Amino acid sequence: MDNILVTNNISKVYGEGANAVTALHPLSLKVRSGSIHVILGKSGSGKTTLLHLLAGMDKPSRGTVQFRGQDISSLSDVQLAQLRGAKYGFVFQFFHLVPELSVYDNIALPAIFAKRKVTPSQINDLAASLGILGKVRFFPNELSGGEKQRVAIARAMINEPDILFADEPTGNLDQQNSNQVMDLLLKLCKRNGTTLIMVTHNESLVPNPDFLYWMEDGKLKQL
Ligand SMILES: Nc1ncnc2c1ncn2[C@@H]1O[C@H](COP(=O)(O)OP(=O)(O)OP(=O)(O)O)[C@@H](O)[C@H]1O
Repeated sequence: MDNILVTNNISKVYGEGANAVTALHPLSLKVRSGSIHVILGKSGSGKTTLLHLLAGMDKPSRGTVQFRGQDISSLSDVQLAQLRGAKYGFVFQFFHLVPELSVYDNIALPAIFAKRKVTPSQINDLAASLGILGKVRFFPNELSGGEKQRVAIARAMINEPDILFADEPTGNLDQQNSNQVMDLLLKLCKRNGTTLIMVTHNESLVPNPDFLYWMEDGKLKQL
């Protein structure tokens, strides 16, 4: 199995001198293509910092992150943005849907940005697999929180990303919706062979990942 993402001793220190905060201690990680990774940890343990470094949204203070063997720090900002747009998908706690666009158009948006052709049947199939086919003509303010997150997941998957990064994807949902959204997220990633890297503080809804980790004080431990 090939490793899609490899980190070599990445660390992150915010601030300087007496104000320096070590958010992530040196960490080397290999992420196998198509595998499911869940990182648990309390608030402030460094989960979001790690996710941002892995996804190229922030730079490590030291160390390197390689995507398919390429050090992403060697990419220009434009190349990095292209990589994120074409190969990565993102799901966050707050859904970040565009209120003026229908569900259908929200899902289609990343494909338009990436200049990628998508057909109505691709969008409808994805919506159907997430149980929101009946809502594609609705607008975000007409949806429940659980439905909004399903739209956000469909939007993240429309470009068939190699890796889906999820930061507290159920943080804004009740228990029942959390369970459903988590279930759908995992099924979709497994079905499509998408690598999933998810961070959450909610231990009660951890599904059955290939790799489970505990983050504490900027240190990652595999469970
Ligand atoms: N931009 C920043 N500047 C300074 N310190 C930061 C910054 N971002 C995060 N930190 C600090 O780094 C540590 C890790 O934060 P991080 O957001 O990665 O944790 P987290 O586990 O994701 O927490 P939460 O679940 O509350 O989002 C914390 O002590 C935080 O205060």
